[in-house]
Amino acid sequence: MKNPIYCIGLMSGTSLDGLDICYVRFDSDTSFEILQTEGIVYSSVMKNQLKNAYQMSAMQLCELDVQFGYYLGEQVKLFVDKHQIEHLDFVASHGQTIFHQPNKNFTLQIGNGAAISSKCQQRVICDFRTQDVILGGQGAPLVPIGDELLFNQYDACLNLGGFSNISMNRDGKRIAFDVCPINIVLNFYANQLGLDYDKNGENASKGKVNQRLVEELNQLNFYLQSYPKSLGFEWVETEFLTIVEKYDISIEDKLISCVDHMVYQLKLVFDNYDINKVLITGGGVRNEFLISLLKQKSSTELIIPNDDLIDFKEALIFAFLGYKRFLNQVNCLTSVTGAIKDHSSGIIYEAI
Ligand SMILES: Nc1ncnc2c1ncn2[C@@H]1O[C@H](COP(=O)(O)OP(=O)(O)OP(=O)(O)O)[C@@H](O)[C@H]1O
Ligand SMILES: CC(=O)N[C@H]1[C@@H]2OC[C@@H](O2)[C@@H](O)[C@@H]1O[C@H](C)C(=O)O
Repeated sequence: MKNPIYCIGLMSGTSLDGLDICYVRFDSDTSFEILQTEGIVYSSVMKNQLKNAYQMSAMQLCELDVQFGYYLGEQVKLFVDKHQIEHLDFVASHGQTIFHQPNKNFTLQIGNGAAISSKCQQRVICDFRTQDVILGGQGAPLVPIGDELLFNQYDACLNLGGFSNISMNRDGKRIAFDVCPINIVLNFYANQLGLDYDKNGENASKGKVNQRLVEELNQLNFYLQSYPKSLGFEWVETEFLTIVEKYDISIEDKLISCVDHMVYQLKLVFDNYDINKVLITGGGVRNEFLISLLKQKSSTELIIPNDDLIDFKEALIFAFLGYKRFLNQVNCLTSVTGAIKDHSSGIIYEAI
């Protein structure tokens, strides 16, 4: 095996706040060191294009796929130059999820790998989810194999991103699933107040919980299903927001009711799976109101790591998925996604 391996992980998450870049060295399957990180905030033009992509024509979407790929490649180039990176085996890119319907065997992440590679002149590994959904899996979450191998000192790992997902070991196997939406919904309502996001949950904290709304949200069919299961924007739009929008209440009341619902769902998972201690990462960790409510309502100990791990754990783990793909080793677990077998997923574009 060729170790150490140096790679860059790129994560463009569902919250659409920007691009997370993580340069990391893997010394083995279980040992890594983060060498550099950087968060690039998207311009409002870029954000709107990505946000509206699901409504574009096929031709417009193809164009955006390539343009976004060039953009990602350019960001890699700037990052490599800025940090004078000499060792780089590959770039692993998640891309931006536009559609995610695993039950119909499709999921789409744009940010064309060939375009990234041609722009930054590096080997690129991308498209990590498609093979899994074709093999009958959920195609998400994919970070759990990284949680298992790189963060096995924790009972469970919870990510509070656009959606929240959790992973843990059960009977010697890794299991994982998406829990509920978080920032994708909170940002939607913050946008209606003219904000990118509800900083520290300040607006939510001014609202009054609407119990009927919370109860209705808690009865959504997704919550009754057992794992493997994953969420996509389509579900938020057609199911979640449709319910919230039936209520003629203030934005602050919607925000706090959604937060109350999220805390309820997270606590339910902690209780159902007997989780005593959980590592939590993702931008939601910075939402003081959400975290204080979670601490108040649940006795599970929340372990909050350093800033690099809060913000870049997903980019790090996509680099790790790339590492496993590069070595032609399993990076998608059937115990997590429900695909017919464990497999090594991702498309490799060599630098030309
Ligand atoms: N101080 C803060 N207060 C409240 N929310 C915050 C704060 N800082 C960040 N956030 C939220 O975190 C979001 C970014 O989180 P993160 O980067 O984990 O999302 P993501 O990359 O889209 O995640 P995923 O891929 O898991 O969906 C922001 O859009 C915002 O909603
Ligand atoms: C389809 C898709 O992009 N899903 C994301 C999303 O954001 C969080 C949650 O929903 C998770 O399922 C997944 O991302 C993480 C990085 C994962 O695959 O593990």
